[in-house]
Amino acid sequence: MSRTSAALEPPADAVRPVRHPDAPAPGELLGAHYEHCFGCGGGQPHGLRLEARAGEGVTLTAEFTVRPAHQGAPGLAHGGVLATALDETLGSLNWLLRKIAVTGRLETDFVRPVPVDTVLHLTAEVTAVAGRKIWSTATGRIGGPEGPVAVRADALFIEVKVEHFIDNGRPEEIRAAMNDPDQSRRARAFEVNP
Ligand SMILES: CCCCCCCCCCCC(=O)SCCNC(=O)CCNC(=O)[C@H](O)C(C)(C)COP(=O)(O)OP(=O)(O)OC[C@H]1O[C@@H](n2cnc3c(N)ncnc32)[C@H](O)[C@@H]1OP(=O)(O)O
Repeated sequence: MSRTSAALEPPADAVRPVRHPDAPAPGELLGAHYEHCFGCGGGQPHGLRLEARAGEGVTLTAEFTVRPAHQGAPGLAHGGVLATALDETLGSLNWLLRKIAVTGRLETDFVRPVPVDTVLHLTAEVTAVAGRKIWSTATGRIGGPEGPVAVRADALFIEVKVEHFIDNGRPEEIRAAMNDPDQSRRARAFEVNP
């Protein structure tokens, strides 16, 4: 299996991540951060609908069931879809830090093919933080949570202010998200930065 590139090695002055005191309790489902998110939202017919659950510390577990719409080769998950599952899982970790962050870099190893109807069992953790930078790693297994590794990824997320979305997103979606009646989703999108 390949190793992380030097681009994803945290510097010597990086620190261990600290779980936010208001982070969801271990075992709690995180829920979608945005109804129309392709990774976790319920409003995307072909989306991944990935379900993430808080773990201990700054870790989580997630599950994604590969559906026919997610194929690349016949009967197998598309690699880009698997990368999306890893990206979404890693992105969800930032909620345990109560930080808004976007993926700067994502390095993925595809270790085994993942057939349609397979449940991908993901685990992820934040490994280091330095300023706005958050390093994290994720592994996806098939055949059960202890099954063989099918995919893995390392990532660097960069913390952003809510203006990142307000300034760059389309106004109609931003307005709709700000008016989302789901208080928890609204909080995750717009109220976590001081
Ligand atoms: C509402 C919903 C809420 C919740 C939102 C949750 C969404 C979850 C979805 C899953 C996650 C995603 O897919 S997020 C979507 C995919 N990602 C994106 O769209 C990001 C697009 N990129 C950007 O907008 C920008 O490049 C940023 C924000 C990442 C960085 O721009 P910036 O803010 O100007 O910061 P910048 O000064 O360039 O960089 C800060 C530091 O990070 C380093 N850095 C920056 N990019 C990289 C990189 N690719 N690889 C290595 N290092 C990097 C720089 O060298 C610098 O280090 P130093 O000099 O300080 O040492």
